[in-house]
Amino acid sequence: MGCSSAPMAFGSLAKGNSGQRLHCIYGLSAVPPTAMAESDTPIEPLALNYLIRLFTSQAGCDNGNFKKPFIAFVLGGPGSGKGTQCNKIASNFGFTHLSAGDLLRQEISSGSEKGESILETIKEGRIVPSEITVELIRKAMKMSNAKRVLIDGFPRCEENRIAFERIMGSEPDVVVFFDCPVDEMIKRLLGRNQGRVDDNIETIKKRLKVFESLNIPVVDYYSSKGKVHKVIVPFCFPKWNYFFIFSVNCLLLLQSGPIEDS
Ligand SMILES: Nc1ncnc2c1ncn2[C@@H]1O[C@H](COP(=O)(O)OP(=O)(O)OP(=O)(O)O)[C@@H](O)[C@H]1O
Ligand SMILES: O=c1ccn([C@@H]2O[C@H](COP(=O)(O)O)[C@@H](O)[C@H]2O)c(=O)[nH]1
Repeated sequence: MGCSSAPMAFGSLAKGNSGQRLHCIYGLSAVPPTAMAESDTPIEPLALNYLIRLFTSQAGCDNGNFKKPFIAFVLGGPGSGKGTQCNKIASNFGFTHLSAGDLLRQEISSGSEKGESILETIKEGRIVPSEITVELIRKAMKMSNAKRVLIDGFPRCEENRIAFERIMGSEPDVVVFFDCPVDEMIKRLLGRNQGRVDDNIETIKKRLKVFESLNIPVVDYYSSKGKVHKVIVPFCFPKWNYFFIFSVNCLLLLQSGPIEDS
């Protein structure tokens, strides 16, 4: 099976560990790396964009009359690549990317009183109180007036989830979950080199514990509702990145409607 087998990218409905319904985005995962010939040509982003527009125009969407924004929660452990992939999706496919962590770091940089306690919480790898984070997300969504939003790194716990759904009055349309081995996450975080106060081994260990104990239950909750689309990382070959982006975008755009020409 070659790389240009687009239908494989749509994935299938599979059973998760605890019997939840999981959509496996990475349909090509069934193909062993050796089965991919070196001569296979990666699909370029522009071609993907074209294909995705074609698919969405045939997907029986609502012709752009959106009543509420399309919301995708993007979850995964620290360093699993959420931010990196969200940036690509946002810049290539017309999504607004809201990183909860970035919003909190902006609040710290603003020098506000709240910023001081947020900084202490982040240094400890703990979770900032829901009312602070949900309010930052609510404001950012309102300001962007976006029709499709990727909310990256939120909700971090069930309490976050419940607060968001109560305050915003809506659930996410989909949840994308980056499933990455712990060793790989640690390696990436230690190599990130962006001067983050939490990219040190002590805080990373705490963040991983919080991820396992508090973030995974959120993934399980949405899995039980059939909303989770799991992306398996890391890729074996750099060029497979195209298929991740392709898969995620097909999925999100199929469910969110065609991009409007502005
Ligand atoms: N597919 C990849 N292969 C190798 N390195 C990657 C890949 N994706 C991201 N990285 C690198 O790993 C580091 C962490 O990535 P990123 O910041 O996107 O993760 P994240 O899930 O958003 O992390 P956090 O939750 O801590 O903000 C970055 O230095 C990034 O460049
Ligand atoms: O919803 C959120 C998001 C983040 N935090 C805190 O920020 C850090 C860093 O977040 P990243 O998403 O990795 O950038 C995280 O460890 C938490 O301490 C949060 O509390 N709530």
